[in-house]
Amino acid sequence: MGSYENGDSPAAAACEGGVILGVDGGTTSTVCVCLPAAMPPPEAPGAVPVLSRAIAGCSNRNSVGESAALETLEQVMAQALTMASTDHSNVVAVCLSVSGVNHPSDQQKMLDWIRNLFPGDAKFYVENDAVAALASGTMGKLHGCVLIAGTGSIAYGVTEDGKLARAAGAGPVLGDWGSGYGIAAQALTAVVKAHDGRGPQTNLTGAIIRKLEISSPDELIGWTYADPSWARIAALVPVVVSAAEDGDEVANTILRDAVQELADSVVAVVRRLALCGEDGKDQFPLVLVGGVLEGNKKWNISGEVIKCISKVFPGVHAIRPEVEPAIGAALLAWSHLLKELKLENGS
Ligand SMILES: Nc1ncnc2c1ncn2[C@@H]1O[C@H](COP(=O)(O)OP(=O)(O)OP(=O)(O)O)[C@@H](O)[C@H]1O
Repeated sequence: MGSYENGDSPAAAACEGGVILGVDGGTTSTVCVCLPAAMPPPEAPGAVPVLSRAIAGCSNRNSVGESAALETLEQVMAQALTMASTDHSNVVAVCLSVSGVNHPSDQQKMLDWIRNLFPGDAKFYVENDAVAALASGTMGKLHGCVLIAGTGSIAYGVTEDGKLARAAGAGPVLGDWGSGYGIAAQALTAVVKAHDGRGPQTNLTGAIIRKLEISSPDELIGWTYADPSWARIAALVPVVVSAAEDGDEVANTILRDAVQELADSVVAVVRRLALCGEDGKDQFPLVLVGGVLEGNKKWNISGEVIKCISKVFPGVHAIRPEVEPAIGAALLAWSHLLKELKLENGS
């Protein structure tokens, strides 16, 4: 390998014309990617020229508090810039897509904060993390609906002229029954009801007892209260899927109800935003994200959700993203930037 003078390296050449940062801030981790601003429109996932990718811990302000969340965001962006052999002065746009940013006042606070981190006239965009998930399926185009079903669930939609709508996503107490937590909580409830005689017998009893290495449903009370974290409960979904695949009617009913809940969330958002046109037949992208929507041997939750939605809106076009949400965020910043430049140039 040859050596390079300062500013002559391939990395420096790639950063000429400035760079864009895309940040996906979540409860489990925070990812920042750096892309060159001067890139052709990436038509295919493999065509996105990622200069660097940095990863850090939680940046959800509701989980770790505001100052820890901001510190994590600052560090992960600095690390991505160092890895791309560039610095803050070369950044032309940043999109922060962060969970826990739900209100315009959250957005404004973050915008004020980030403006002070970067010198010059870089552009900043702050979004909820569902927006980056949508953009990761549409390659940066902000139009359509995203359905996220992991530990929690949410349907989030955006129109080309910037109208937003969401359904679900308010947490298990407020009825996200299509989420991983919702499905697992229903399964645990069915086991307890079968045990005390309030509900039908189910193979979920044996399957969950084996999975949790306990000896009777009575021990579920201790297990649940020992640590009621949502993700720990939600981790039981594959057990419910297996029981349903083996023909258990209680498990099948839980999954069918979850499918209906998820489909209802999407239908509500699509209807409120008229994403499918006046006659309800226009095509619209539906980006599907999250562990619950992974394919399974026989019980394909995402396939069933799409079937339900297409009965109402036949134009639904399901997309499984091939790039990660942080790239979605960066592509979003890139398309916003392009639009603003076009407006400035009057074209
Ligand atoms: N094959 C599978 N089929 C159905 N569900 C699954 C499968 N594998 C994992 N899950 C479930 O997916 C959920 C986790 O998904 P994911 O990792 O996307 O969520 P998360 O990032 O923890 O949550 P959130 O997106 O709400 O922050 C859990 O409920 C888990 O049980």
